[in-house]
Amino acid sequence: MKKPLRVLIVDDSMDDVELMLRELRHGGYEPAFERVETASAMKMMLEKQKWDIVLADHYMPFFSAIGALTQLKLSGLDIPFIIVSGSIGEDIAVSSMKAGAHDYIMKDNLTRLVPAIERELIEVEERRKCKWAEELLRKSEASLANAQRIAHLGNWEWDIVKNELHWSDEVYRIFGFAPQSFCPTFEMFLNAVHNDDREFVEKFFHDILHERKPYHIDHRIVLPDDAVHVVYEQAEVMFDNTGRAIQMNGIVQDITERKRLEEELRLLNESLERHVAERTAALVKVNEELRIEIEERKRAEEKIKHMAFHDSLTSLPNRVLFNDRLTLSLAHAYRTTETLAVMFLDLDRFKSINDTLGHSVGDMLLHEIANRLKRCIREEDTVARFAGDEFILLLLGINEAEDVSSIARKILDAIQQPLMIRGHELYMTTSIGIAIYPNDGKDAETLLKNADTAMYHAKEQGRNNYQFYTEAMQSASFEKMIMERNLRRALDRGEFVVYYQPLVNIGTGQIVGMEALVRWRHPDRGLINPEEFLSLSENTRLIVFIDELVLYTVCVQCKAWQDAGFQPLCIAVNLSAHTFQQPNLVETVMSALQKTGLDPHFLGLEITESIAMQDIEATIHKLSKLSDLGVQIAIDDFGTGFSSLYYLKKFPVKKLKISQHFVNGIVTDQNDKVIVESVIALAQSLKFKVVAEGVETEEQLIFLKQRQCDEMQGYLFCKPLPAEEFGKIPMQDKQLCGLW
Ligand SMILES: Nc1nc2c(ncn2[C@@H]2O[C@H](COP(=O)(O)O[C@H]3[C@@H](O)[C@H](n4cnc5c(=O)[nH]c(N)nc54)O[C@@H]3COP(=O)(O)O)[C@@H](O)[C@H]2O)c(=O)[nH]1
Repeated sequence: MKKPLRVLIVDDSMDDVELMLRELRHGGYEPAFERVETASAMKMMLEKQKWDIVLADHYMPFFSAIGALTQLKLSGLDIPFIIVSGSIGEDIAVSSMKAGAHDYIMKDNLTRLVPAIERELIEVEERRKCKWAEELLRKSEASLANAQRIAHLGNWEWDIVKNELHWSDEVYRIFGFAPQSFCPTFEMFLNAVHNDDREFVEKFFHDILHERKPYHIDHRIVLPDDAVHVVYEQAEVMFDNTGRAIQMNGIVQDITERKRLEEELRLLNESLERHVAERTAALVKVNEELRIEIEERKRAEEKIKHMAFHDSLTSLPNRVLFNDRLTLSLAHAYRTTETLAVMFLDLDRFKSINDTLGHSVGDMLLHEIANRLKRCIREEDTVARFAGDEFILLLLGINEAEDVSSIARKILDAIQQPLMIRGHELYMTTSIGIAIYPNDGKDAETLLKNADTAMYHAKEQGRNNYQFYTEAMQSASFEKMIMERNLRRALDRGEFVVYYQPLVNIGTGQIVGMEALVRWRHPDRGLINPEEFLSLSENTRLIVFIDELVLYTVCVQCKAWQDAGFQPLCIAVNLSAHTFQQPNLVETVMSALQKTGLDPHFLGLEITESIAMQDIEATIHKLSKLSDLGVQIAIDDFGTGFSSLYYLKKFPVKKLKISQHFVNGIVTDQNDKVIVESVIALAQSLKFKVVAEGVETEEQLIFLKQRQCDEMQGYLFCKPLPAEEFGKIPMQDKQLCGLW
């Protein structure tokens, strides 16, 4: 089987070509050939197809072997080129070989042709393989360099024996130099290491060389432009048979950016952790604050709840809680037909302890008494502090009166035991009143009232004893005594309060003054009007204390309103007969004015016509003194008494107040109408201001307006109000809507 061979023959003689072909066939080849004899034809043939060999004559009329060789070089192809010539000198042959011809064969000795071709074919193949390998290597090096460039990673080799160091291009770049711009040395490398890192870098190199430790390290380098970068280095050492280090290979990677990002990340993490820690701490704090707040609120709520139902001094249940328990117990007793007892207990002469030893000793004493009382009763019973030195007890499941007596005796005995308070040895006694359900009352109010009555009786019996309530205690005189005691108690406890009712100018509708009216704010019964307690307080002369209390309260309030910027108004205080007759009345009034700093012109005093007419000379004398102070005097309930007009003129009076009994009937009762008209006319002629009391209807108002009555007072305009409510109404709003 012949070997195919593509032959480009550069020759002008076809005969010579035939000879060569014959030789080739003879040598085992099947040649496919083209013959050219010009440069352009050769160029075209080289471009047209691939050739295994070029055989060229040395000299032709239009071409030559040197020209063909040049043409082949220009094509860039590596094809064996053999000169086959009839006549070629030694020198030409040498110069042709130098120019690139691979061999030369004499035409007259073609036997060398086939061996030369075979040899050249082998060599060209070798050359091609070599070139291909070189190309591969070049590509691989290029891609490695590219990879190193991308990764900022270079490699180096250090021949320790020769102290020759080789850096890859990227190492140069990492150290801030142009690739391969100088031959690096280990010393140069160390020089580039940051001063502060050099010692440990050297130590690492020492360790890896002498202790065979694996070497990888981060350190800083300083670039020619003084920029500081961080590099990661990893290396390994090769040792010879004797254990001597001969070569070190390593990589160096610029990790500046990574380090920067790591640092940034670390700082971010740190800040995040700090933030989280702060937030957590803040949350913990808020939670803690919230927990404390909730606990405090709970405690406060419990305290408020406790305070609402307990006495702050003794921590015993107060009267509200007692009433509640009593009401529930009564309901239960009603269903079960059980008996229960209410004990009312008042310490004897406690006031004198307070007055002589002071309130703090009094308080400690009450505290101790409360403890003693608690020890005298059973778990299911209740002891409460009623007020001041009064205690109430609820005793359940009573079988017979003797049960209660025995507890009462126990209490009397317990209270009698001496007490040591602040170095004072005190001996106390108590008076106890007892009311039994259902005999002495079926509801809480009655039972309490009757136990109180019985207690009063115990006091009457000489104190330090107990009394059961009896029907006999219901007598009128006893009731009166109780009421009197209650009034005194109310005074002591400050249960009297002052309400204010405006006086209005009938012409303008403007408030021009006020009248002070006392009310009893009873702890159980609520607000009580004077009708219920006035006559008794007059009979017992307690009215004097009440009037003085009202007088002082009015001075304080009037001044406070003025200080708060309200329009200054005169406030009138009612004086009872007893109060008016007090020899020191003028001094009392002066003292109230002085103590409160109220201008006397803003204080009014009202006495009834009948009081004024009792001892006319004394009245004139006293009223003059009061009037001289600047106080405004008015005659109250005018028309109900028998005034002597002669004396009336002599009174230093500014106002007559027409009793509401007449005002009430002015549009319905002819007599009332005439009386009111007469009083108005009388006041006008005496140059007194005249005030109509108890005006409730518009008809009454119109009537009074037509008669030119100066002022009015009554529910039509405003009911008496407590100071806090009266103060809330702005003055301009106090003009009665629609009436003026
Ligand atoms: N010594 C003292 N006496 C006082 C004192 N406070 C009041 N009193 C006298 O008690 C009597 C009853 O007074 P009160 O229940 O306060 O009634 C007064 C007004 O509330 C009531 N009034 C006012 N307007 C009307 C109305 O339109 N209709 C209506 N039915 N009643 C009305 O009138 C009473 C006014 O009393 P007065 O002007 O004093 O006459 C009474 O006699 C009071 O004086 C006090 O502190 N000390």
